[in-house]
Amino acid sequence: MTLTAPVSTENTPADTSEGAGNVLSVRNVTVGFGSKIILQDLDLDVRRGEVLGFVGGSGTGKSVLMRTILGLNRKRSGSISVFGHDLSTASVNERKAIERRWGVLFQQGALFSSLSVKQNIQVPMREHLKLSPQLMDELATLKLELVGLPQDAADKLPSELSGGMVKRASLARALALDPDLVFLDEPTSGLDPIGAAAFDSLIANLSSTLGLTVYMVTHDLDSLHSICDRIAVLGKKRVLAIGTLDDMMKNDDPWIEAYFRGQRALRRV
Ligand SMILES: Nc1ncnc2c1ncn2[C@@H]1O[C@H](COP(=O)(O)OP(=O)(O)OP(=O)(O)O)[C@@H](O)[C@H]1O
Repeated sequence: MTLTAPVSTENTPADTSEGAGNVLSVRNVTVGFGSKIILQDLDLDVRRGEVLGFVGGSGTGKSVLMRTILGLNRKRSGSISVFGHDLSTASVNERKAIERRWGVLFQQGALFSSLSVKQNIQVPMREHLKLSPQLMDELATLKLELVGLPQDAADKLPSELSGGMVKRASLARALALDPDLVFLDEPTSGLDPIGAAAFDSLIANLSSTLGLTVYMVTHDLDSLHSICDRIAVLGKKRVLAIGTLDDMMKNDDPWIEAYFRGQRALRRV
């Protein structure tokens, strides 16, 4: 049984970041709203196949950065390349082809409340592919299986699901087009510790079996410890530090020290 949707490669730009090993590169990006600058000259590289955890104090701009990469916020300057293509110079068709290679799980899931789980999973398929209803149903069934949801969840509305099931359904939608890169905005927020741990292992499994690159905004120290290959810290309008958990434990920036070695962090041990 294949898990791969029959995606046409027509118009899909080739990955030109040969040898660089980065699926995402952000250079000198500045974003602001009115007179308020949120991000200034920010640089970031996300490596192919890694799980990158993105942390930072509340309001530092983690969601703004993710939304800017996705093209939902305007940047004032700088460049963003995904799969080796500068998004600001990509044609409409190239942009669509790039978008087809990423999936997004927004905070709170952002499922369409009037659509069933199955219909939600099929939204990206309808937008990007021309498939028969039967094939879309088969693919939705596979995605439900992939994220560990029972098949009877397919016809339920989001309001009929538990918090953990909403996260899984949102992940199934993010995986609808077999992406190479997924953006997860606080995927374990609102889950109990057992549900959060189960969701973490699901992400780790998907990342290793599907070769996914994962960009994950999180406040969850357990996720950072258990599944992230590297961690990026946002502060002072830029990426303050990026590296392994060990690197973070050695970093003497006051915020990083308090976050990784403060009282809350020590309670985990
Ligand atoms: N569309 C917008 N217009 C004006 N200001 C905005 C807009 N979007 C975000 N901001 C501001 O940008 C700043 C960063 O917000 P953002 O949501 O990215 O923070 P965050 O790091 O994700 O925080 P949290 O961890 O609490 O979710 C905040 O001061 C917020 O008010």
